[in-house]
Amino acid sequence: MIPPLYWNDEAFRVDLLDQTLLPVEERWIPIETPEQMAEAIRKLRVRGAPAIGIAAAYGVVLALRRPESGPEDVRRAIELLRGTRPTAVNLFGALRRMEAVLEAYRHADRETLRSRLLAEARAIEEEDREAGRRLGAYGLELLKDGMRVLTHCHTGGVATSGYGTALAPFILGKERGVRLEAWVDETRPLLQGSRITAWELLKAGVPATLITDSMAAHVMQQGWVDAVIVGADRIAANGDVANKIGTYGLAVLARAHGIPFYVSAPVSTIDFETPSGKEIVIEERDPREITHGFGQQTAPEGIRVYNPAFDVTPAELVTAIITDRGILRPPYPEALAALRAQLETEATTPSTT
Ligand SMILES: CSC[C@@H](O)[C@@H](O)C(=O)COP(=O)(O)O
Repeated sequence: MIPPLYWNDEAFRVDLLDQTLLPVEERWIPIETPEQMAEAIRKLRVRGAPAIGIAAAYGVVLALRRPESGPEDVRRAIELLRGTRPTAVNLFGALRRMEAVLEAYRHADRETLRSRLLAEARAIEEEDREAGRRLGAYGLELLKDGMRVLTHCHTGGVATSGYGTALAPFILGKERGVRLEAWVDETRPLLQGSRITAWELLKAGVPATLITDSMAAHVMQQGWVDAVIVGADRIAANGDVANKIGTYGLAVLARAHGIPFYVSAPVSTIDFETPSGKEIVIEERDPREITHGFGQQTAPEGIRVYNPAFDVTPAELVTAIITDRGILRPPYPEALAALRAQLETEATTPSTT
């Protein structure tokens, strides 16, 4: 699996895969400042909920790249990165962890603060890598050999730190000899599906067929889809799911055709503090992503454009939520409350290892 970035210790910088150039070019760009990382997140050079959190964490570390920098530069970097994109909760969880390190070591010497921040960023990345492996394993409890599975957007290695979320069962299944076939939604307007999912599954040798978003209903109607699996940018405490625009429509179509609709996400994408999808902020993006998305103008000047990057799928349309801590089934408020209690207990129990 290709990750979205590498930490370059010698150069004290991030080498970032510019995902806006995929699939035509795999270009790694040097990121040396929080400002450059913030721009990369805003422009979707790095994207995908877990990858955004990991990238932001390393962006905070870069605040201490200059010899004259100090805690205030770290504080400014956290605030800058917090304002990049509003929907993916991983960004805010990662920044809270970096903020906690800053508070704990604000009065330590600069090198100690820098090394502790770097260690936390690395921990966030490694925890996500392990979560991806688990998501793959739990996903394969639901997605069986020979199934044809439709997926939306891109939820693989470069959107996370390794295995991915909704793509994890495809990737792990390939390693274990479980043959899953993918229907790949192109995912307008930025085409994460046709540009990145198709690229990643081809490289992994996973059988995949690209379709336009408007074809999803047809392939379901033909009986060619056995399951739908998608990722998430934020899961609310009642089980409502914010994910790439078009996900809600797939959930409605799946229900209408009696097809299971699965969400695959690490616990870092669950927002226990947000009661429901109604409270999730949906990012609205530049209209030119729609009117000039294929390198040419495809709509008349002056037309009004609405470009939400995400939508919210009500919990009642979700068959199961696959997490790295197990598979959650309805009723989700109770299942998520039990998971939260488990996580809080673990967090307060001293480690014996
Ligand atoms: C990587 S897992 C889930 C989501 O982040 C993914 O489905 C998605 O919506 C990505 O949106 P993007 O705007 O490309 O960051």
